[in-house]
Amino acid sequence: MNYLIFPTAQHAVEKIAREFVLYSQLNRPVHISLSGGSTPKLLFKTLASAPFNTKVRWKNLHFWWGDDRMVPPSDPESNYGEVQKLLFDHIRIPAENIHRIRGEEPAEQALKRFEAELSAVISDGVFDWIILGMGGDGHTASLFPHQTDFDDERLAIIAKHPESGQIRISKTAKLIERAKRITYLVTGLAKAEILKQIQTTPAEQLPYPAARIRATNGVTEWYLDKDAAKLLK
Ligand SMILES: O=C1O[C@H](COP(=O)(O)O)[C@@H](O)[C@H](O)[C@H]1O
Repeated sequence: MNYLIFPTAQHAVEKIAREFVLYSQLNRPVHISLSGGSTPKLLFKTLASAPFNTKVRWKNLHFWWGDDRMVPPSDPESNYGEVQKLLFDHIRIPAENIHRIRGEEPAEQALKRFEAELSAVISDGVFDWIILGMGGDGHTASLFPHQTDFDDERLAIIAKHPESGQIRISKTAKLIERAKRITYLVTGLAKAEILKQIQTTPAEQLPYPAARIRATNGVTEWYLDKDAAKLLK
C-alpha cells in the first residue's frame, strides 16, 4: 500500500491543497471528486484560507462528490452543503463547475440527474482525482460492508446507511476505480485499528470497501496523520 504519513491532519490537508494549486495550473478542466463526513472539513477550511484561496485557479477545477445524503444543502448532513459553507462561499468559482448530487430531490430523480451529468461531462468516466474518506466500519463513499456490489457496472447507486437507514447516492466501486488517482484521506486514532487490519490482511478477505477499491489503471494512495497510522508497521 502506498501510505504517506504526515505529522498532523493539517500537514496532510496542506499537501492536498498544494496539489489543488498544481492541478488548477493545467491548461484544461480538471475533475475532482470530494468526500464527505467529518474528515475533509479541515481541507475545505484550509482551501478557503490564504494562500490557497487565491493561489488555486478555481475556474479550472470541477467538483463532484463520491456520495451525498438525501437531505437539502442546508442540512449539516449534506456533503455538498458543508463544502458550500466552508469553501464555495469564500471563493469565486463558476456555478457550472459544481456538479452536486441533489439531496433535496427524490432519490430516483437525483440518481438519474447525477448519472446524466456524469455521462455528459465525463464521457469516459475517468476522473482526474477522487478523494475518499473511510468510515470506522470500513465504508467509503456510501459503499458499505456486506452490501457493496464491486462488479456493478452502473455509474451510481442508491444506498442505505446500515444503521441509521439514511438514504444516500454513491458512485459505484467500478466508476471510482476508473480514476487516474484515488487518495484516501484518513485521520485520527479512531481509524488506527482498521488501518492495521487493512495493512495486514489481503483485501479480498476483508469486508471493507475502502480496502478493496483501488484505481485499476491509476495511482491509489493513503494520506494519513500520525494518529491514524499509529499501529502500522
Ligand atoms: O458517511 C460518510 O463517511 C465517510 C467517512 O466519514 P468520516 O466522518 O469518518 O470522515 C465519508 O468518506 C463519506 O463521504 C461520508 O458520506
